[in-house]
Amino acid sequence: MTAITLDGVATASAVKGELASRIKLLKAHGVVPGLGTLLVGDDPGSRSYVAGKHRDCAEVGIESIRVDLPASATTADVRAAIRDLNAASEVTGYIVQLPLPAGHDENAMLELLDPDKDADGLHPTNLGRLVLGIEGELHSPLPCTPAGIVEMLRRYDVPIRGRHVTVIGRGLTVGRPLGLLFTRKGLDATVTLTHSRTQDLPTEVARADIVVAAVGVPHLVKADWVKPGAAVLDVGITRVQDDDTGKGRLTGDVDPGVAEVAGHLSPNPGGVGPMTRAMLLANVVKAAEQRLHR
Ligand SMILES: Nc1nc(=O)c2c([nH]1)NC[C@@H]1CN(c3ccc(C(=O)N[C@@H](CCC(=O)O)C(=O)O)cc3)C=[N+]21
Repeated sequence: MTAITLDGVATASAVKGELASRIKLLKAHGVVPGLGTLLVGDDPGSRSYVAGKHRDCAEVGIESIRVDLPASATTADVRAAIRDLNAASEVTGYIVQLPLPAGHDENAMLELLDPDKDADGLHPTNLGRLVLGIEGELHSPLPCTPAGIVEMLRRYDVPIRGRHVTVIGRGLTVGRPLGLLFTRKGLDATVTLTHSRTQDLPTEVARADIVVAAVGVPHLVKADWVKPGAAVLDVGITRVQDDDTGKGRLTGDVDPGVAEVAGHLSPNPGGVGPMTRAMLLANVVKAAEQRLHR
């Protein structure tokens, strides 16, 4: 048996097509959505992610505003840039690209964002709303990777309600908020949130109908851990230096042999990454729509 591929490129492209028509409607009402990015330092990976976000914006008709600070930027410089983005009327939503270079307190910087402009859903107010499960008027942006994972499972009709999800990794952008999202009313999954101190990871994975691997340990999840037919989503990514090109190769958290056991497999690259980017655009569009209705 070979798993059905959860195709993140195709699914993200469908999401972007739907967003493009909502953006047209917004513009017809005089609202121009604009995504800002704040990048500090010159990490090549972060730089290429940020470039990708600006390309995505151009593709769907969102204005994009790029703020790059040098690696030498002080915390006062970062604070000032965040203050400017909060004030800029053409920026309807923005992200602070993580990780920030060593020496900056990420949580303290995230608290400075205007929660209404937080396109990543990582401001404490928005994470708090995720915990509270608030819908409707106080609808909050969801962290992009968790939102992308759920959106992809939905579009492939992978059942979630009552199913057992094992999440590997408890990081701020994926594992921790994903556990909160999957256990919300309406999604109703049962979640095991594992991490580096988990005693028996193979057993925790074996009970899962859905496995999300988001730790950044190459090929950690082995075929003989996975329940036959389970959906496996490979999220973690590591640049492995195994050749002479100097560029390295991107390796996910899931061993290739898993494709023979899983029912669905979200590959990496080509899976959750493109969905993460699509959900960022969705957050910007939603925030602009809310602005229109305020
Ligand atoms: N404030 C903040 N928000 C983030 O959402 C955020 C962040 N900081 N810092 C870094 C991580 C990482 N991340 C990715 C998004 C898309 C791909 C993606 O689209 N990857 C392509 C491959 C791209 C390539 O080849 O480099 C794929 O999976 O097919 C990857 C990684 C968002 N992050």
